[in-house]
Amino acid sequence: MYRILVADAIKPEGLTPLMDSPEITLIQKTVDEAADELDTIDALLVRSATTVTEDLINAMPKLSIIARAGVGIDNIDVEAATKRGIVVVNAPDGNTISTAEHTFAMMASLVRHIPQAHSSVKNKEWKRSAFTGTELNRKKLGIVGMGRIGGEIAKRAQVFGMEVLAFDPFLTSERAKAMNVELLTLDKLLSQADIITVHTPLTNETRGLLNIDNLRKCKKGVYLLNCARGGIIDEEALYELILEGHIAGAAFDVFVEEPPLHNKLLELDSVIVTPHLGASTKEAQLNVATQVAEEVLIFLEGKPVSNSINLPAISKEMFQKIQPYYQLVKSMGATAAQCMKEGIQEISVTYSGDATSFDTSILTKSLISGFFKTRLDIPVNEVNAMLIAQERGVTIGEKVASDSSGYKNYIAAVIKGDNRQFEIKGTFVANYGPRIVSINGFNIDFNPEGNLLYIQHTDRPGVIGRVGKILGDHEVNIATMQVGRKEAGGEAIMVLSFDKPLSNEMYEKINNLDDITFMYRIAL
Ligand SMILES: NC(=O)C1=CN([C@@H]2O[C@H](COP(=O)(O)OP(=O)(O)OC[C@H]3O[C@@H](n4cnc5c(N)ncnc54)[C@H](O)[C@@H]3O)[C@@H](O)[C@H]2O)C=CC1
Ligand SMILES: O=C(O)C(=O)COP(=O)(O)O
Repeated sequence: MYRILVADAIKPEGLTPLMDSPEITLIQKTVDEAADELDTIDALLVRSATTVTEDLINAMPKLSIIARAGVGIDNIDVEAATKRGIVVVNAPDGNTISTAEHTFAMMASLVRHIPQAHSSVKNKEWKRSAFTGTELNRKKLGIVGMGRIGGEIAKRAQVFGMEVLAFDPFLTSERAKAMNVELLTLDKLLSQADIITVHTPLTNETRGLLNIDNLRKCKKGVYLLNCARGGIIDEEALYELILEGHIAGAAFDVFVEEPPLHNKLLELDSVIVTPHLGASTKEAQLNVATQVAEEVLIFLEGKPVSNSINLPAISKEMFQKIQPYYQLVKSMGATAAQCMKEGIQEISVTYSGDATSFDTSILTKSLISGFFKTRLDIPVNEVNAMLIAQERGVTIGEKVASDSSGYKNYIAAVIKGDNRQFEIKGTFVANYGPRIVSINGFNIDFNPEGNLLYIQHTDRPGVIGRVGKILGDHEVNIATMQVGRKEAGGEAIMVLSFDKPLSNEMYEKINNLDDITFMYRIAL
């Protein structure tokens, strides 16, 4: 049974898949209202109103996923979530059109003074010349951040006869050409645009991107819009430059402080505002609620999500391809960890055959999480696996090899420890399942599942029999047994599986037999 806290106003129709699941209880309360039950929450759904701090995350020990029903994740401490192995997902394109349309409505309102004129008429005035506006036609629109929303605004602006200038360090010139926009440096855009609108996320790089120095580079009489995030345009600097007459006016949907109770911009007639309404349409709210509900459901079913902020994106089709290898690599990591009781320096994974036909980084993360999960007392999964390895000074390598040793797919992991190294190789056989096919150069073939005992011994007649006899005498049932050796009379290995974990007593008895080099219990 999972308990999901819906902390902000998320459209109920979109949450139907969660409401319909007998496995899920939805709790529609703010974080404050749910203070007594935070320790029972498995998933948290928010919009921009709830700030998901590290303290809040830590107050929810069972939390495994945070879903943002929208785009911006600046209200979520993603680093703290990642450390805890909590997946963060958003709904990246559900509100793109609504936000682009809102920005466009704000731009038209700004240059034609519609809100001011509206209030004036409602006050029984009729001041036509006071509200003389400016045409958008033939004006230069500067878009800072040419992503999904920026791109939709560009299309609409072009239909209005505007020339579009863009600044986006991640936009290629080919893409800019295809969008029919002129890609410029920020300085050039600022000096040429008649209207400037920002559509970047709020990050350390974009906070204060349009500060006093940059705003002074703008043409006199420029109009500015911020329908992205409070703080990208410095509010104090904008206030000053509007008073100076350098900036003609501004339209803001978002503010550093929301609601903007202490914001001087609100005192200015030439500043028009809305209360963070970019995504507030019936359509966008249904889209984002549906998207996050589906993602949370998929995640709780144990499948990889598509729109994770702290995991590589995987489509449903890709998941079908990757799924067979998922458990294989996790158990390879866990097997290696239980056979290496020493500090490790490096884990390198090599993929070959069919296992190279997709982005393997998620598999490497899965292998590493399988490794550390058995060693650490904290939740470890694909989200925090790399971070955990990095914090422990373990180097991670990933490569592709053309030789798949005759298997259709082949994954090999080498773990370098302080004193020795451990090598494990696996494959996935269709209609059969995951198989470990080699350990430390010994060919073997076993299903990495359940309670296993790995024994390395001298290849001598009677060893296998003596192990079997001890177990038989104590009525321990051997479920499966696989043997492997490199050469007759040399070193050999046995892998046995049991229905129940092997007791300490049994372990000691077998370990004390002659010819046993070493052995490990493995729980998968
Ligand atoms: N007012 C509202 O209700 C809404 C606001 N938003 C805000 O709009 C932002 C953008 O949304 P999308 O277009 O969907 O995101 P996106 O990720 O598609 O686009 C963001 C663009 O900004 C660019 N960028 C990043 N750093 C930059 C920098 N330093 N300088 C210039 N460009 C930079 C990226 O390359 C990318 O192309 C969101 O992060 C969110 O904060 C989104 C939806 C609704
Ligand atoms: O999606 C975004 O980034 C937004 O800013 C929308 O915020 P909201 O969900 O309306 O609180």
